Amino acid sequence: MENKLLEVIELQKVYGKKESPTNALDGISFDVLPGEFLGIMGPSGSGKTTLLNCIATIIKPTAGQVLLSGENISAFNSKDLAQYRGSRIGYLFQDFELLDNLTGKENIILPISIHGINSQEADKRLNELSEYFEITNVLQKFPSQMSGGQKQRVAAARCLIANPDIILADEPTGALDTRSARTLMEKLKGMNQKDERTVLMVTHDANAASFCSRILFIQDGIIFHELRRQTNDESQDEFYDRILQVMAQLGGGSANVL
Ligand SMILES: Nc1ncnc2c1ncn2[C@@H]1O[C@H](COP(=O)(O)OP(=O)(O)OP(=O)(O)O)[C@@H](O)[C@H]1O
Repeated sequence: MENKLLEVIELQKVYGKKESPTNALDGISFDVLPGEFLGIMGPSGSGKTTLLNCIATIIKPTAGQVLLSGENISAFNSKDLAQYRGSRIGYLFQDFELLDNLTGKENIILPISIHGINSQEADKRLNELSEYFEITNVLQKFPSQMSGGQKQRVAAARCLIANPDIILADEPTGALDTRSARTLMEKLKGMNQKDERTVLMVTHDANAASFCSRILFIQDGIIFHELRRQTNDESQDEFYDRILQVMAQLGGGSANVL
C-alpha cells in the first residue's frame, strides 16, 4: 500500500450558533499521496478555504482529524505546531501576503530567519529558488515595485524556502492575469515533477486545475466528484475539457459558476 502524506479524516467544521449553524465541512475524508498535485474545486461557499485553513491550523475543526505522515496535527504541542507551520507546510495565498516594508529577498527568507536555519544553506536555497522562479531582478525591490506575477513568484519562493513537505495553495492564480497565471502554474508543476513536491491547491480556474494530477470537487463540505488525469495517454488540453464538462454539469451549464 502506498504511503499517505496527508490524511483528512471525517473533518467537520461548524460555524455560528447552535440555532443557525453553518456546516462548512461535513465529515470530508480524503488522502494526498507524496508527489501528488491535488486540486480542490467547488462552488463559492462549499468549504474550500475552511478545509485548507483547518489543514494549516489557522482554524480548529469541530471534529475529525488531519494526519501528516501519520501524525495527528491536533495532538501537536506548541513546539511541534510551530515547526509544522514554519517548515512542514508552505501556504500560498491568493493575495500574496507579502510584507510591504520588506524587500523580495527579506520576504522570502523571513520563514527561515524566524526558524533559524544556517545562513549558507539559506543563501543556497534562496539563489536556487530565485533563479527557478525568475525573480533574481526583484530581490532588492519592495512589493509595491513588483508586478502581480512577480509578487506571487516571490510568495512561492517564500513558501518553499524551508523545504516543506506540502504546499497548500488557496486560489494562487486568482489575482493574476492569464499569462502570469500560466507561468506560475508551470513553475509549480515543474517543482512537483522535478522534486516530487506535493501540492494541494484550491482553485476556481479550470486552466490552473488542468495542471493537477487529480481533482476533488466539493459541495456543501463533502466530496461529490473526483477526476483523475490519465497521465500516460491524456493531454493537459483533454483533461481541461473534462474539467469544463464537470463544471458545466455541476454548475448548471456555466463554466464560471464554480
Ligand atoms: N468565520 C466564519 N463564520 C461563519 N461562517 C463562515 C465563516 N467562514 C466561512 N463561513 C461559511 O462557511 C461556508 C464555507 O466557507 P468557505 O470560505 O470555506 O468557502 P469557499 O468554498 O472557500 O468559498 P469561496 O470560493 O467563495 O472562497 C460558507 O457558507 C461561509 O459563509
